Amino acid sequence: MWGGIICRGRRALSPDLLLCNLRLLRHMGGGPRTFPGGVNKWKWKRMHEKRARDKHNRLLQQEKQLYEARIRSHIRSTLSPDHHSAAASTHRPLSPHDHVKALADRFMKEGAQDLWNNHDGPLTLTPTPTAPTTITPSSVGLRRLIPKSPKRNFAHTRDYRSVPEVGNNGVGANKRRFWRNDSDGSSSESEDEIESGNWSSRIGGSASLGKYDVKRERRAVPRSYEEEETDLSEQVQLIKYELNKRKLTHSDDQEPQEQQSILSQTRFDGCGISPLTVKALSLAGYIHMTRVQEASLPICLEGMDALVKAKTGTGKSAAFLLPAIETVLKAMSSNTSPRVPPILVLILCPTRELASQIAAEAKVLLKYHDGIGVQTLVGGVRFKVDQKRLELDPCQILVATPGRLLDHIENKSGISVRLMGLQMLVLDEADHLLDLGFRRDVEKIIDCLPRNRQSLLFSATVPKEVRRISQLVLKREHKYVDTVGIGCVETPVQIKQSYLIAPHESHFQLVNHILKEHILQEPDYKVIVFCITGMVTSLMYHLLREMKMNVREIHSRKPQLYRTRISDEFRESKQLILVSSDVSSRGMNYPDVTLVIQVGIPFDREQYIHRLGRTGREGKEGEGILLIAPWEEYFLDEIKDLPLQKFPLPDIDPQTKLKIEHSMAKIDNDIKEAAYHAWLGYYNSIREIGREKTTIAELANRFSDSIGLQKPPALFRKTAIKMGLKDIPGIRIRR
Ligand SMILES: Nc1ncnc2c1ncn2[C@@H]1O[C@H](COP(=O)(O)OP(=O)(O)OP(=O)(O)O)[C@@H](O)[C@H]1O
Repeated sequence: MWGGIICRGRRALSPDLLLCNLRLLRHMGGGPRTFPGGVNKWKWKRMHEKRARDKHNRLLQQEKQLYEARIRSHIRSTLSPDHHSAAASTHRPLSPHDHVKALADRFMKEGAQDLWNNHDGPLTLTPTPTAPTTITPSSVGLRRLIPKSPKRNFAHTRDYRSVPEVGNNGVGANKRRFWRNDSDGSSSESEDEIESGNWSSRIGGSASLGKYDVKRERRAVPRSYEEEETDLSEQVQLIKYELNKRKLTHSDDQEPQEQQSILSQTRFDGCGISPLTVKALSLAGYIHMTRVQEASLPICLEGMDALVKAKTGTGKSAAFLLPAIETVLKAMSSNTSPRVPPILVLILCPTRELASQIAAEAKVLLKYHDGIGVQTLVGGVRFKVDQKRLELDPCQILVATPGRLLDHIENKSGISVRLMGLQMLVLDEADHLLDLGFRRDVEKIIDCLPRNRQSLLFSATVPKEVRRISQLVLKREHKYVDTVGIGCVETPVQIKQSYLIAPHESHFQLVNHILKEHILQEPDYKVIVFCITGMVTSLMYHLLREMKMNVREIHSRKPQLYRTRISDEFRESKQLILVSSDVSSRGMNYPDVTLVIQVGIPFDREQYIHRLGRTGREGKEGEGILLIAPWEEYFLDEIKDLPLQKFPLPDIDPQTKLKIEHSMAKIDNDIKEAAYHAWLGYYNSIREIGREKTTIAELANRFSDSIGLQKPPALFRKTAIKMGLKDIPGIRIRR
């Protein structure tokens, strides 16, 4: 395989020649100037852009076809004789209300989950005779809710008649993804841009967010198309409402079973993985599979592509690490001895901390497998150090953040050659990686990988748009494993969720109050307070520290060594509060977090679910509180299917208020000004409120006042123009 040809773009180059080039360039100093095949940087870039454009056009075309098919089947279903006998007798379409009811009825039937995935799922469904391989455990939740009805074999009779494409995330869940908070790679860079006043790439700009973004392009679609879709969306919303109503009436049946355990009855020792891995699993205390592992392992071990959705904290990491290890073992046992040691498994994830966590878990599972190496490639580490490590130590499994991996690929550090032997690609937090902030990097990376590979996508949330985009990574005949269940609550049932509505001015006081109360009730408290941006995180941290709380901060503005230290400390500790931006919102497995507080609206529904999921892991109890301002109340609509209760507004005594004011006064003005800028940037980027520039300015000024700034800090003129805030009353411009 390695004697063959390395091919990227249109040109081909032998590995020897490539290595020779690399050595020569390194010798010349200043790093490589050309890309594989001898093309220069710009040609290379144009080539990739063209590819991305083509891919994007194909996707649009596919989406259009799917939509048309959906409309056709939707119309057919309303006229279908067996759909509703009353309507059938007259052949007239049902009234909208009856139609919604009828559709909801169908979705409550056994096996009906296939209808929900219809166009989202693989276009050709491979008939699978045995139950375990066709597992779509969505039925677990759904089937529990419904009366027994005769079985139908949906694996063979996929029904395309009625296809309102409803995902658990609901329609419109992604409306506001124009700006992402604080993740690694491109996302964290973007946060830095916002906070330093460089807005262009985020807000409406196409530079870094990708002009290939489907959501933005969709606006160019003819009006009628959009109008029809809106109609359909309304119906979908109605169906969801109807389903939720029914689900609530059955929730008593559902909860006890879900609460029992995340574990299944299936043991690891009987699933065909290496006995040495089973030994390591036992040592780590893993005997039985979790439900997501039980559902996805057979599919992944078979070598199929899969998109796997399972609630937070249910063991998704092991679910992809185990097949990854098997892939490596299989490849290593074959007799080929390539000249360049290939990277066999690539795991992409959005943050540095998550990459380290996954690598650490992989090392635990590889305890008894000598010679298999796991390495990470993440930002914040010197490039040369990465290179040396990759050259010297074995690396069959690479865990990377997209930005840093792309740096290596584009700088021809030799990694492209090693990636040509890749057999498995995993996207953890797949929806985030395929979202605006990361998608272009991920696409570029995928362009450099061999097509003949297995791809696995994992996440606790899979919005509809991402479901479609995922087909860029997955083969057409992939499997969709959904252990959450259609119409089931997407958050762990054992987490008590509530929200509190109060003006921004009182948020700092309320956080202090909630923390004090929680510490009293929970001696072994472990709390994460999520703030909207890195700089607001920093302000919150300084305030709580002034209030003598045991608190730490983590966000992208901190050096990597510091981030790693804090992350490790929080993992090991109790009686500690971590104030965090979104670097901790996805995937981080801090055991026994007792409370998650989210201050300000999360960027979207998915972000809410992932942040909340830092508590209540492995089926344990947990609590989540969302603290929002009155004007942010509209966000509750996006999560209305989740079991949130209103938290009564507590009385805060005047003495505490005074104490907080004193503490705030002690904080450096630079921190406050940076927080003001970040606050303004965040809310200005949110579509719903971002359009109301005058309101935004007014609210920002109130925020500025509440943190003790004499007057709102001025913006650079250029920044104000980019943000559309130049002539807005209340916005000060720097002279
Ligand atoms: N089979 C198992 N038996 C016991 N514990 C397990 C098993 N599999 C995973 N766990 C534990 O469950 C916890 C959560 O696992 P993991 O971090 O993989 O969850 P996740 O589903 O990836 O969550 P998130 O959606 O937040 O990324 C970890 O502490 C892990 O050690």
